[in-house]
Amino acid sequence: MSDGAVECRDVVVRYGDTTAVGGVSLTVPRGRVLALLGHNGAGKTSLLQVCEGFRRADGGCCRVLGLDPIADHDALMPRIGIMLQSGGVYPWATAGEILRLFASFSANPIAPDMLVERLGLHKVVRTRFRRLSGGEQQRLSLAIALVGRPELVFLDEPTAGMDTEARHTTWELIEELRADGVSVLLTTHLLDEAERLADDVVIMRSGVVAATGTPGELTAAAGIDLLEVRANAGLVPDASLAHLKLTETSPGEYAVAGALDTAAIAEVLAWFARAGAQVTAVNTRRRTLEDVYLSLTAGEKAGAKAGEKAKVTR
Ligand SMILES: Nc1ncnc2c1ncn2[C@@H]1O[C@H](COP(=O)(O)OP(=O)(O)OP(=O)(O)O)[C@@H](O)[C@H]1O
Repeated sequence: MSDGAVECRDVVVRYGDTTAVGGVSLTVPRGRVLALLGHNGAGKTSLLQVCEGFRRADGGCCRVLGLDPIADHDALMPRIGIMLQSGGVYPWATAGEILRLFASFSANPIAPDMLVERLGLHKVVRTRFRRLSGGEQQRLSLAIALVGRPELVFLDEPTAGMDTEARHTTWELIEELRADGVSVLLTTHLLDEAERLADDVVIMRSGVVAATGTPGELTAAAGIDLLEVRANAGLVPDASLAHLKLTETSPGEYAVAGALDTAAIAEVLAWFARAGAQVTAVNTRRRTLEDVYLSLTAGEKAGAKAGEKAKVTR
């Protein structure tokens, strides 16, 4: 294995007859942010739990900061920060007490007051955890993950339930972590979050890796750009354009998705001219990570078995 902050090789997680993770390999290079994407039930949290040492893999292996997450648990814990999707704290303690407790586990913590201020928790510092709103609990969980100045942070859907301001603060904090050389493995359902934060992206589908790369590689490798044309409604493309699959997406709005070069764009516009159409707008755009994600996970349904690899061509 190389010297990544996280190294997973062929990790398998089973719950009885259900294979949640069907042999996943990934590397989080040191000082980089890796976003793990995938539909509900794709296996992201299960994989994270193996990396965090909360669950033993049923197959494969995982090294975190060069250590075994279960055998070396005590040595690893002070070096990593973990933000769980929910729970993990005593519900009767106040936000301030919980944060100070976690700070006391570290030899060189960030000042809790600083994190309280930064994450807008000052108004609820004396509120018991169980009385915090969902977004406040999320912010406190993030503060807990960061207070020990970890070398590596696991963030499971860090901004789920947060308001816009807290989400932006969280993004800034993650960017600051990376600037400080901290490695981050996060899961998210927010494609704009992944596009903004991630150096590397792994897309999971039914327990296996469907695609991996930087956001730029994924959008470019998919080779899919979009040509949008506005013209008269109701034009029906003839056979000469069949290979480009021009469709009328709404009355008078036409689109072609595919690996479009200049010749293909010219071909489409020439057809509009031949059809006697009045073209009033032409727009091209590169597909976003969200477009790529949707095309990779299209047709994903609950209950699909792990190991059914998506048909991905890169
Ligand atoms: N403790 C458990 N016992 C049985 N099945 C489980 C358990 N935890 C997870 N699963 C199942 O394993 C699969 C993967 O779940 P997991 O929570 O890892 O997915 P996820 O990608 O994190 O989903 P989400 O985006 O909804 O959080 C799902 O089918 C889920 O129902």
